[in-house]
Amino acid sequence: MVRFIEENTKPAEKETGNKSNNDNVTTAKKKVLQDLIINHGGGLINSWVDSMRACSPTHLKSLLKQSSWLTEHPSALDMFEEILLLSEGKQIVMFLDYDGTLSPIVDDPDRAFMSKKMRRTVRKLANCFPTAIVSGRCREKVYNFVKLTELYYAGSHGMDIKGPEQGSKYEEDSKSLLCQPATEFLPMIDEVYQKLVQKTKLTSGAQVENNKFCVSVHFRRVNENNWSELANQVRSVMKDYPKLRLTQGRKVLEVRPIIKWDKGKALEFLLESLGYANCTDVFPLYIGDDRTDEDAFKILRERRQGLGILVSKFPKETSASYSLQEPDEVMDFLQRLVEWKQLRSGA
Ligand SMILES: O=P(O)(O)OC[C@H]1O[C@H](O[C@H]2O[C@H](CO)[C@@H](O)[C@H](O)[C@H]2O)[C@H](O)[C@@H](O)[C@@H]1O
Repeated sequence: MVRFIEENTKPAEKETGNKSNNDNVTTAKKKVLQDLIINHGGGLINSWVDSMRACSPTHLKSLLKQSSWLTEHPSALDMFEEILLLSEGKQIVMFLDYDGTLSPIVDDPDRAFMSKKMRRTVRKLANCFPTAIVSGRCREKVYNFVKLTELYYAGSHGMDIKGPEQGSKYEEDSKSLLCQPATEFLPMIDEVYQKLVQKTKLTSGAQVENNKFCVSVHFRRVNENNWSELANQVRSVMKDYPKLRLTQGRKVLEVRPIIKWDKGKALEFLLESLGYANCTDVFPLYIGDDRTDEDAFKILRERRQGLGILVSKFPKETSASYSLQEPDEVMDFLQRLVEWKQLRSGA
C-alpha cells in the first residue's frame, strides 16, 4: 500500500494547555486518515481526493471560526513586543519557508519570484541574525529565487543543507555542504520523476517538478473533476516504491523517501551546526505557510524553544503559536525585527 502520511492530524493546543476548538476539522481529518490507512484501491483514491480537497483552505474556512482561531494564534505583528520579550537575552535564529512565505502563491511554480523589497529585507535580516531558508524545492532552485549567498539553505524539505558562502558566488561543490541524508534515493527519485511525467502527461494542468530528493506533483491547475484521475496515476507509480511516501502541501502531492527526515529535523540539524544544540539561550523563530512546516513548528513546541508563525489568511490546524496573513505581513515583521536589532546595537 502506498504510504500517505497526514502531517497534521493532532489538534493544535496552546502551551497553556487550552484545548483548541478545531475539533470539527480534526475529526474530519482523522476520518480521512483512517480511510487512507484502511482502504485500498478505489477507496484509497477517494480518500486521497478527499484529502486533496481538505487541504484547500476555503474548505476549512467554513469549519473554523476566524475570530476564535485568531485568539489562539494572534497576529505576530500585533504581538511583536511580546515576542521580543520572550526572546529577551537569547540569540534569535531565523528559519524561513519560501513559497507562500517569502513569495506569494502563484499558478506557475516556475514563476514564484520574491520581490526585490523582500530580498533586501531578508539580506538585512541575515546581517542581524543567522538565517536559513527551509523549502520543499530543491536547494539550487530556491537559491535561484532568493539569490543571497549569506544564508543557510535547506532544500528538498530539509534533505539537502548547505551553509553560507564567503564570497558572492554560490558554488555547488563548495565546502559548505552540510547534510544530505537521502543521497541513496537519488536514482530512485529520478526514476519516479520520469515515470510520473509520463503517467500524468494527459491530465491537463498537472505538473511534475523534480526537487532532487523529492518530487512534487502539482494539481493547482488541474480541474477538480480530474483530481481522482491524477491521484490514480500517482498511486499506480508509487505502488512499486515502498521506500517512498506521499505527503501533501498546497495543491501539491509530495513524493519523498521514507526516511525520518523533515523540516523539523533540518531545523534541529541547523541549530546544532550553529552551536546551539543544548543551549537554553537560543530563540529559533520559524515562519512557514504549509503542512510540511508543521514538522518544524512541532519540534519548537517539543523543545519549548522559540516559536512558530503560520502564514495563512484562513484558520488552519497548526502547531504554530502566532500567525501572519501573507508574505507582505512577513516582510513587515522581518523589517521590524531588523529595526529593533539595529536600534539595540546602535547601528
Ligand atoms: O517549502 P516551500 O518552500 O513552501 O515549498 C513547497 C512547495 O512550493 C512550491 O509549490 C507551491 O508554490 C507554487 C508557487 O506559488 C504553487 O504553484 C503550488 O501550488 C504550491 O504548492 C514548489 O513548486 C514545490 O515544489 C514545493 O514543494
